[in-house]
Amino acid sequence: MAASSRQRSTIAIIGLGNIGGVAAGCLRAADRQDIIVCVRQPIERLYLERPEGDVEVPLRALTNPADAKPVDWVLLCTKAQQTPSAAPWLARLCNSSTRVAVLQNGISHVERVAPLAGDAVVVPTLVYYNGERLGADRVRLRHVAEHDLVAADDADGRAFAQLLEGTPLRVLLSREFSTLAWRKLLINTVANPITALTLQRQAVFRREDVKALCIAILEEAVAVARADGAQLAEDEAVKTMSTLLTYPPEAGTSMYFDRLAGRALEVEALTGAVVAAGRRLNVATPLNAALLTLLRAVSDAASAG
Ligand SMILES: NC(=O)C1=CN([C@@H]2O[C@H](COP(=O)(O)OP(=O)(O)OC[C@H]3O[C@@H](n4cnc5c(N)ncnc54)[C@H](OP(=O)(O)O)[C@@H]3O)[C@@H](O)[C@H]2O)C=CC1
Ligand SMILES: CC(C)(CO)C(=O)C(=O)O
Repeated sequence: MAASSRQRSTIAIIGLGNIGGVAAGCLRAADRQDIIVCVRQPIERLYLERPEGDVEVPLRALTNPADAKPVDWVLLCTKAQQTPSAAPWLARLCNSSTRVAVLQNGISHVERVAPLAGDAVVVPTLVYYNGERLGADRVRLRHVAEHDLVAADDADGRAFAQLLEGTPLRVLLSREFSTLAWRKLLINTVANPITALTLQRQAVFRREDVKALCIAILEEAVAVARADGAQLAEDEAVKTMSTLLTYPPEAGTSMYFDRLAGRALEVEALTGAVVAAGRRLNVATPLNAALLTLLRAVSDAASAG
């Protein structure tokens, strides 16, 4: 084996959906590390549509955790509620030198993943790019913000940013990670439930009545976030709505795609997290609780069907 190929670090991507598909395509196209994808259906090639130019990349896929060996990095790209099902992968891929970057929405990345990652270090990240799996072997990247991912400005977060150098995915490093995690959750508190429940893409946020409802939902979530220590602006709800309105109207959301496909929804890590934190911190969240009931009903019916 050539010296240069021995020095390449190894990355395993668990879950090749909207987010994992884009990450795998971007990293594989940059070709700076050895990449494997941990999937449930075999796949040999992936087409990535992206503003920087479309690429087609070969993939090395594993479908059986027993075939996996420890790697330098794991990118965990499942939905939050699917995390326990990734445990057999994590058990094989992690040792004390492994870092597990969690590319999931929500605010409790470390609590969710650390119990399954053994001695590995869990690196929480916030995902801002919009991914859309267009077919079994095709995925599309949309940049919707100045940065595509956020990591904490510490040694592990900086190592994560280095991993993505040479790809079109831009990583913001922040010393205010927990505030930014709440800011991202605020967007998901409206974007995901409203698109999933109305079965409409983000164009739905251009309606005045929907905007007004979203502001009211956000006011509750902002109060919870502040009680949890997030440093937010006086007019954070309005600002969040303005940010959401800069996203392309034709973009969907991860929950919208799940509803469309009749899959279980990522309810508990998003609206569920707001309602649970509100209960813990004594902040009333009646609108979010109403959304939670509806989302659970939709999700449970999908799981049962
Ligand atoms: N989509 C987006 O634009 C954004 C999504 N996010 C967040 O990113 C995270 C990932 O979302 P997204 O990519 O949309 O989700 P997807 O549902 O598109 O992808 C999840 C993938 O994980 C796979 N998977 C689940 N369990 C396992 C397992 N045990 N072993 C192997 N593969 C598994 C699924 O496989 P299978 O196909 O076989 O079910 C699926 O392909 C979520 O937390 C979401 O909220 C954040 C920002 C934007
Ligand atoms: C911000 C948004 C809506 C971008 O796709 C997202 O996080 C999601 O789809 O889950």
